[in-house]
Amino acid sequence: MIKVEKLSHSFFVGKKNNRQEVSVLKDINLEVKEGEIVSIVGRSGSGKSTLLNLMSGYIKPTEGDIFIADERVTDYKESAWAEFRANHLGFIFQSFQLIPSMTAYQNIELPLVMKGVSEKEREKRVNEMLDKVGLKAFRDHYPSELSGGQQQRVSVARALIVQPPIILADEPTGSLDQETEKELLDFIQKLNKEENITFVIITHDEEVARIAERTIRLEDGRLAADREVAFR
Ligand SMILES: Nc1ncnc2c1ncn2[C@@H]1O[C@H](COP(=O)(O)OP(=O)(O)OP(=O)(O)O)[C@@H](O)[C@H]1O
Repeated sequence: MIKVEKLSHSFFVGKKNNRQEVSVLKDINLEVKEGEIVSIVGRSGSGKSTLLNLMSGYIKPTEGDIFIADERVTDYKESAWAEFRANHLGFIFQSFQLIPSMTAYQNIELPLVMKGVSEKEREKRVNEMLDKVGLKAFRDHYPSELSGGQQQRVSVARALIVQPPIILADEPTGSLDQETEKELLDFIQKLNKEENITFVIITHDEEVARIAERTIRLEDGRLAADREVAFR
């Protein structure tokens, strides 16, 4: 589903006449198979977010190749990435990234508006989705009128509304209490089992790593371990 080959990435920092290359990812090779839940772990600064940003096309690799759903996306221009993301990828973030001036309904609807889906179809799909994530009664609430767990459910619903085969998540449970975290993890497992959605999840959290079939560990920009978790 996702294949990363000999991927390296450097950032250039400092002023023009004193530019320094900071090598952040070094020769990463990995594969995420369809229907897997893979967690990416590693210390702060080990390159986890950079890897996810490369897989999402927000930054371009210095070296190496990325294939997603059998497409070589490495050299995609921004417009091609935008279309590719809209069709293949859903995103969940620690900070939810909801639009504060939009209701739960409108936040979930937004990706469909961007895809040009008709209003009638949007209404049907958003209402089904609100039901699925248990937020029917909160459809007209603004993010500030929702709890952290409810906001994260809106963000999950927004990620799912375009039915992406892959969801990329950056510390999705980072802002949640234990109980809400468990709810989200159960939901992720349900989506994975019932809808075969592939998940790549950056986490510091042992509980998240526990639901993953595989854990990829980065150390100082290198792949330090890629192991299957026997229990699940
Ligand atoms: N835009 C950038 N310009 C320069 N350096 C960057 C940039 N983005 C990230 N870095 C550096 O790359 C390294 C890896 O950062 P990254 O955010 O990928 O780590 P991380 O493992 O996700 O960390 P955390 O767990 O703290 O989020 C860090 O040393 C960081 O300072």
